Amino acid sequence: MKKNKKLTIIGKLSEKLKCSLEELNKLSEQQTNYINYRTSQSTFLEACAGGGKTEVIGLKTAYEIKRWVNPNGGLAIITFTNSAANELDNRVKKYAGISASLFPHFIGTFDSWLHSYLLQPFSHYLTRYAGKDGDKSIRIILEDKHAGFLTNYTVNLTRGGQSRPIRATQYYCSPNWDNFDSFDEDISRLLTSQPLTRGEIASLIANKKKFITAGFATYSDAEMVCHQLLSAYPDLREKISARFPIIFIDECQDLSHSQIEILNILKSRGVHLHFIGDLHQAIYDFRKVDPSETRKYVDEHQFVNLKLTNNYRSCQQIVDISNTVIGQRIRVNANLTAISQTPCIIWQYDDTSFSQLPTRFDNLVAAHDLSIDKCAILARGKSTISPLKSQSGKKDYSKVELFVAAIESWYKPSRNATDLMNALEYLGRFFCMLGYDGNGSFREQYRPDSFNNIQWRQLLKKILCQCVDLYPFEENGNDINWNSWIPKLKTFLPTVWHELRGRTKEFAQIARKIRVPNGEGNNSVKSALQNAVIENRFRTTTIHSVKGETLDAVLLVSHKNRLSKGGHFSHWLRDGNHEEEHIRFAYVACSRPKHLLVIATPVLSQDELNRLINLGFIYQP
Ligand SMILES: Nc1ncnc2c1ncn2[C@@H]1O[C@H](COP(=O)(O)OP(=O)(O)OP(=O)(O)O)[C@@H](O)[C@H]1O
Repeated sequence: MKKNKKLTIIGKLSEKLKCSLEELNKLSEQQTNYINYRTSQSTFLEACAGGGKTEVIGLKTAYEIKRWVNPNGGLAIITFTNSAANELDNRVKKYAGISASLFPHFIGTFDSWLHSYLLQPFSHYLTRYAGKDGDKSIRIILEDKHAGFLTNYTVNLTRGGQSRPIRATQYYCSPNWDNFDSFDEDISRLLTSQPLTRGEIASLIANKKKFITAGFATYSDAEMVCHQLLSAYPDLREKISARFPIIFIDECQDLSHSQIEILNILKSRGVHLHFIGDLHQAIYDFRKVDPSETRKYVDEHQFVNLKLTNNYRSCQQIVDISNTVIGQRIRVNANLTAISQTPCIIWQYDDTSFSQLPTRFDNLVAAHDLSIDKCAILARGKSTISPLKSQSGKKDYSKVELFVAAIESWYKPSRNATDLMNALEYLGRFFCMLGYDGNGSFREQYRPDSFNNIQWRQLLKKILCQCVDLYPFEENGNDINWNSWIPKLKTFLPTVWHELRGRTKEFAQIARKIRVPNGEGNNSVKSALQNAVIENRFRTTTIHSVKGETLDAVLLVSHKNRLSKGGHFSHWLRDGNHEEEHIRFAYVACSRPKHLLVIATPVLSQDELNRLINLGFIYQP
């Protein structure tokens, strides 16, 4: 795109939108092109992770809303979660000054759109549901619901001589009643491992119809009913198509087969579909979502394929590793400057060191001055996360508190062997964070590479002995407060800093970090030793729950057992096979952080370790 063309487009956008020229100028040519692209043709905006989809779809829909002239029909902007819909609507409000839910437009989840415009107003014509007190709305029942009334809607399937009751909520049917499956793996096997008899098919259909006619439906049933409505009533098809002539689908990789079929009926009546997404981030296999169906659909229907191929979230090393995970050969350019020389790190853990992972991560995060609120510990499943969440007991200190804790442990009159070890560990951690960007062996008092084990301990002891004037934390017989003690520490540290061989930071570069803890100025230094925070302070959660987010640092923890379903690091890195969902999970996790990506694995063989190192990770013992 010529520079003049981009300027013309952003000039046009800034007239319509509440967005300065300066802000719009940051958009890439690909982003500008998409925002300006005509809506009268179905398109697929295929974006890489961190490509700025959310930003772009916010601007695009705000722009279309501002120039919308049709009073009877509007845009449908569809997402898959309420939080994504709210986020998008906030952007539309920011840029267009009005909500995207203002008539004639719609913004919300696929389900809420379908239920509001098709299922609730029209389904009773098809299902003949009589309603209650004049209310003919359908009640959605979750698939895994076990309420007693569901025994009235049960069908028995006999396999291997055993009869198995299946509730109407536990299976779903295709709109033509010729295909049956379930989200429950066991029931899915029952339904699909051998052909159903005619009698079984008839029972499954009758049971499902009885359930729906009584005014109930699962989310899948709701989609089936809507599909049947659109197929059975041409007027309704025309009406919905005229009501929403343009439909945007954010995160289109999450579309299920039946949702694509519904959209296709509308497309055949002239609706223009605008898919936006990243097929590598499809992680809804448990809902039988297969991103290759979306790919096939857009290809077969000749959508205009537009792309966002620059990553605005992460530094280049993180982008490269994320792309290697999915076997992406075309280089994706990062637009963020790395803040660390080693943004991609491997740690190994054993049964003892597993529980120390959050503390280790805490040190790394603190050493890079990142905010804990924007960092997360991630795993595929809850069984890996739970033990990390529930640890307690060990105290965690801020940087200057570490120094205080070190000299307290060293000088206290009743010092025992544990105090000695703690003193070395606290001081080692302090210097590792401030002098070595957090790169040190946490098993050896955070020893940096430039020292051997003995040399490092000797240096720490020597410095502790030199701190004699900083202890006890008293002045003229009274407890000293932080305001008075920090200047003493600031005078002391430069006298020993030169001893930190191979340091990555000079004292002048970190001096501002030697400061009074927030709001503690008038409190006694001794009080820090009682008020320390209990770890783990990180948000510790599943990969699923951070989809769509931008984080500063991520610690991705592998399950220790290879047999775990998709949770072991070996499932995330499979040569030549990049289609598995496990790989997409790894991709989502690896592509969240801006600055630091750490993978913690159980102890690796040399081959495994080399493989990770070849991918671009740096191993930190
Ligand atoms: N042109 C741009 N210049 C600078 N920053 C940008 C630009 N476009 C997007 N960003 C920023 O990049 C980050 C990632 O953007 P966004 O979250 O929209 O990506 P995404 O495509 O939705 O990513 P994902 O699919 O991986 O969740 C955000 O912090 C966003 O503000």
